[in-house]
Amino acid sequence: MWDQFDIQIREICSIEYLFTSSISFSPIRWSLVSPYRKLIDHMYTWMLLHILESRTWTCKNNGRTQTVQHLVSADAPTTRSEKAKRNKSTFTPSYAANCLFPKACAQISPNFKKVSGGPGSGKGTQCPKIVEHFGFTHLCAGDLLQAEIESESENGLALSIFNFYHITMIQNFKKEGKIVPSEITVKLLQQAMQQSDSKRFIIDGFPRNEENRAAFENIVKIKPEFVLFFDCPEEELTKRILNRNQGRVDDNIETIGKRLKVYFESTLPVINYYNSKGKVQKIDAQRSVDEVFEDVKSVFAKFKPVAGVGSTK
Ligand SMILES: Nc1ncnc2c1ncn2[C@@H]1O[C@H](COP(=O)(O)OP(=O)(O)OP(=O)(O)O)[C@@H](O)[C@H]1O
Ligand SMILES: O=c1ccn([C@@H]2O[C@H](COP(=O)(O)O)[C@@H](O)[C@H]2O)c(=O)[nH]1
Repeated sequence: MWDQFDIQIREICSIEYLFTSSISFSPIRWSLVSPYRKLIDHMYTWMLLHILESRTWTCKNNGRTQTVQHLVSADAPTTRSEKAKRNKSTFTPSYAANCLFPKACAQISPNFKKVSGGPGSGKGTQCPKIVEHFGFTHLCAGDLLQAEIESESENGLALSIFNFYHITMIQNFKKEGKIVPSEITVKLLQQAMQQSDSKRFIIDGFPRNEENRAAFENIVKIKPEFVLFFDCPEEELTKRILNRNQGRVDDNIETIGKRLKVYFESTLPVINYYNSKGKVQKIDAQRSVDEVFEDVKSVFAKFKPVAGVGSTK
């Protein structure tokens, strides 16, 4: 069953063996590198992860062969305590290899929708209402990225070079209103879906561009049943964001301009794509919160309320 998988593991283990033997079997060399051992560990882990993540893995799930990308990340530690442990000492190369379990093959066949609209159009305001009334699990891509920044930052001094690079990159993309690389966002969404017991998801603020859409469909292998599009004019979006007052680094006039540009140039074409597939449910979002929700309700009317599922907001 795991033939190809075993070969890949052996390949990785042999890289590990070569590396450790080159520094541990020579006392002179070891004394030279030992002060930098932690740094070397991190560089080595980063190198291994890079190799692991750049590969496509094959495994069997319920008798079906599947090709899976990002196997490590899909099964990498995700809770705060697991991450803390990983950052302190256990995130060694062999730990990375131990992460290679076939969980990434687990099938998710959720009943799911996407919510799209410009920054400030009211997605984050309406989604919790949808959760409350219709029982979907709300996954907000922007919140998942922010949570990633915060959970990594909590590890303070134990922050590895790899994680430092990772969170700085996400932070910079956010500050600049740019779209974070798909593999990061898709990975976070995929993990959140796999960790959830729910099979009914509402994904908020994603995909932001065509590449996001293609990556999600290729990796997660599901398509939205419909896309809720909150249509709102630019001046209203700007006004709402400037009034939001939640301390976000990107809620300032300069970044808003950049976010709107990205929205018109990259996100609207994805909405047009879904529209061409007959999947877009457009809602006039320039009305009161309650009026907008009345329209949302009529779109979701065919779904019965389900208790006991949550929101990321
Ligand atoms: N229908 C509405 N009328 C007036 N203000 C609204 C309405 N809906 C939301 N708002 C307000 O506009 C601001 C932006 O709303 P919200 O955070 O829900 O937007 P969003 O689409 O999730 O934005 P982003 O994509 O930037 O996260 C908030 O301060 C919210 O209270
Ligand atoms: O799929 C996504 C979602 C978000 N981002 C980045 O985060 C900020 C804020 O997102 P909001 O949905 O407005 O909270 C956005 O400007 C992007 O920089 C992303 O890259 N991809």
